[in-house]
Amino acid sequence: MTEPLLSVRDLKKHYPIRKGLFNRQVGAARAVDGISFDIEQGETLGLVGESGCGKSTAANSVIHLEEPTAGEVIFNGNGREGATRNTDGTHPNDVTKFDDGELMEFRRGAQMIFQDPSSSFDPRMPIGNAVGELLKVHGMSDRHRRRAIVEDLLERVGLSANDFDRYPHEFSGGQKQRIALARALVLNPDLIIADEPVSALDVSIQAEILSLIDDLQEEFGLSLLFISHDMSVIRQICDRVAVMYLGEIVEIGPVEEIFTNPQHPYTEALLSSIPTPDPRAELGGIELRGTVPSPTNPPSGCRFHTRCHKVIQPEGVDIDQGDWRGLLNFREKVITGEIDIEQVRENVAGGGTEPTDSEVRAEVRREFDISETVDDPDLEETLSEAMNLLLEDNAEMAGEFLSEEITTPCAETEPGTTVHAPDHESACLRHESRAAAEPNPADD
Ligand SMILES: Nc1ncnc2c1ncn2[C@@H]1O[C@H](COP(=O)(O)OP(=O)(O)OP(=O)(O)O)[C@@H](O)[C@H]1O
Repeated sequence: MTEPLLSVRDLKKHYPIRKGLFNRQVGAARAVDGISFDIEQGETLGLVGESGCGKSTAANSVIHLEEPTAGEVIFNGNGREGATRNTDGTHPNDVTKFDDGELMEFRRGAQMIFQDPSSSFDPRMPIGNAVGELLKVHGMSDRHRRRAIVEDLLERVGLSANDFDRYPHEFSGGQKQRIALARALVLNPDLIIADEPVSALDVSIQAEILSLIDDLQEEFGLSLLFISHDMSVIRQICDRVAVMYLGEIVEIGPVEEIFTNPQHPYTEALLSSIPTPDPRAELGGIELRGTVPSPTNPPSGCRFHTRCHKVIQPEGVDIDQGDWRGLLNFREKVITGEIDIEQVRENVAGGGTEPTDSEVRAEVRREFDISETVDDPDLEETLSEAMNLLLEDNAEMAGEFLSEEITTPCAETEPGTTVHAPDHESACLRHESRAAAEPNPADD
């Protein structure tokens, strides 16, 4: 069996948070927190997620622009054969263990392109020289040969050999991204990591660049790690996709499978945000509220539970899912002290007469999309009690009360991996509890 071109195993990048006079470490931002994936020869793997999920940190750690905190990045490109492990358990092709010479050699085989090509070109250097620079660094001293290679590449990326002596400011954003592609290809790499390569471009230009990347991949037999926050871009270019949330991969699988049969609620929410002309589209209307929480203090259990539309209800509770989400959002805001009941009162009054307590309660319910009555007497009582405490200006006690009375299994248990098909996995507790609930034929 041939080895994957790239195998990433349990990769972590934690940034230390330091404070005080002695700059002591008081915590860490777990930007990438144990991700694993393979990329086969000639394959494009997408890495998708909202801003702040850790995609760029993952890319930079794979290509060793950042020193990973832990994990392995095994690269079988550059003529390195799939090797067996050393006796000490390390892998001879593990980029994280490479010395400077090996890293330089690795960079011949793995190149990166970025979102904004403008910032990566020296405005005083003709673009031909910028593209050919790496050939020089890697020992090609013959200027004429370098020029011939670069002119050929400029044509292959849709520019002209005559563009060699022109300067970066003479090119549009799309053309600059073509030049960046030529530069990435100049050492004939096996792998390109593209970090949001089209998101700074006009939509019409995006399609051109995506199609160019697709053509070049075929022509050069490249593997690609393609990073984007945009699911529709991913669909156009990738074979498989890894969905990343708050430092972790929550689902991975073939693109068509992920689009037609998503298994993680976060994937569903990302798919739902793609504009579609079909109003019957099944996943329309899932609202992904708020932003990705900070990786310095990620939510317990499943990291997505604070925003998940399918967050699990405790045993014995079976209320409207919207109400359950609303109750959990309310609980969270009370605990973090973000509900200013005086402000709610003022909003309801709108400059008029002082509102009654029941008007204030109704406003809070509206704010959190909670029905007039929650369909579970115990929870309704809990909500009512918490509101009483808020109205009595006892927010702290309301928070303590709610944190004890309302819990979800998703906050308590970290989900393991569920395999849905040979190449399709996700990490959601719903699948685990379903599997546990299914009778085991061996028990019959
Ligand atoms: N040097 C750093 N020190 C501390 N935290 C960092 C550092 N770099 C990134 N982070 C944090 O790590 C998390 C992941 O950031 P990253 O840029 O990798 O996400 P992303 O998914 O690529 O988002 P974007 O598309 O906005 O770049 C963010 O919360 C970010 O604030």
